Amino acid sequence: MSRIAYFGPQGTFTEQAARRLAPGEELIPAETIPAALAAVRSGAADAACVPIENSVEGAVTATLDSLSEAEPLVAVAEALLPVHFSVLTRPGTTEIRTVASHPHALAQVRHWVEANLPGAHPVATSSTAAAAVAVDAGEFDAAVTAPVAVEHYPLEVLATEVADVRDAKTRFLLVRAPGELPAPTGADRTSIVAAATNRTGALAELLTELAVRGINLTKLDARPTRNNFGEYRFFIDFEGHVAEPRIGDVLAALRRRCRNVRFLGSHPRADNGTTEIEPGAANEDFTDAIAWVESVRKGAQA
Ligand SMILES: O=C(O)C(=O)Cc1ccccc1
Repeated sequence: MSRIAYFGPQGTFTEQAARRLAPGEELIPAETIPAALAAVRSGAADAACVPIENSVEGAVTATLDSLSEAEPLVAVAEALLPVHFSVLTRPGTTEIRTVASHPHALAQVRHWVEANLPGAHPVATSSTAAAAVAVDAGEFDAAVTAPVAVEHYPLEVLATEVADVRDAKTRFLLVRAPGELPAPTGADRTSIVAAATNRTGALAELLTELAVRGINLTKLDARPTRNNFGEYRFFIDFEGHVAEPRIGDVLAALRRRCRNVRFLGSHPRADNGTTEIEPGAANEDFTDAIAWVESVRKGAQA
């Protein structure tokens, strides 16, 4: 059985994602996202499940930063989970002055709280389930949690299906130490992080390498390197798998342009996305073109 570290404690959205991505495996809660990833780097866990992006709030920056630092890790699978919240209180609570949760959850229920719990102060906790723990301990009055949290903590449900934005989703990754990659499926996603130098056109050059090969970008995030003000790392997701000639070709080009590029994985997409291939950008076009150059080098003109 594999040991899967996840961003806990018990009852987080990430635990639900870990159950989906690694059914039947041993799940080990970690206090923070960096701690879940550190467990893989140290060998204490075989893989980690962490949130990477939310359709309302955007990037989960703790995950981006931890993936770009320390020992490299690669994403081997992803899950897309619908996100709506329950609001939990201690039995007998009559007045709600504080509402605790993960910042991403608080941001997604702000209007609901203003309308239904006027005057209540939002308080950030490390995760949604950590908010439930704190409410149980009497630190805050209400917790905004995943629906499953009520099964783990002795709290009462004040409201369910709470969300300012309908159909919000969060994408989660299953991350391992570099090793065997998942096989290409035809609907895959590849992720990299590149520290572009601070000069005119540096990011445009990287994106142009993708564009000229007809490779569709699925996400772009920037995070400061924290070393020099104004220097950024760019997290770029695009369609395709490193095993494909066209993706191998673009990775080689990105590496030529930028020595500081880290491969963060190729894995099947969970969003039913299809890969549109532009004329001249199919894998066969790349292999045919290389074969043609070879024939030219050998003196033939095929
Ligand atoms: O705190 C949790 O439950 C998490 O797994 C992170 C999170 C927070 C808010 C929305 C989706 C995931």
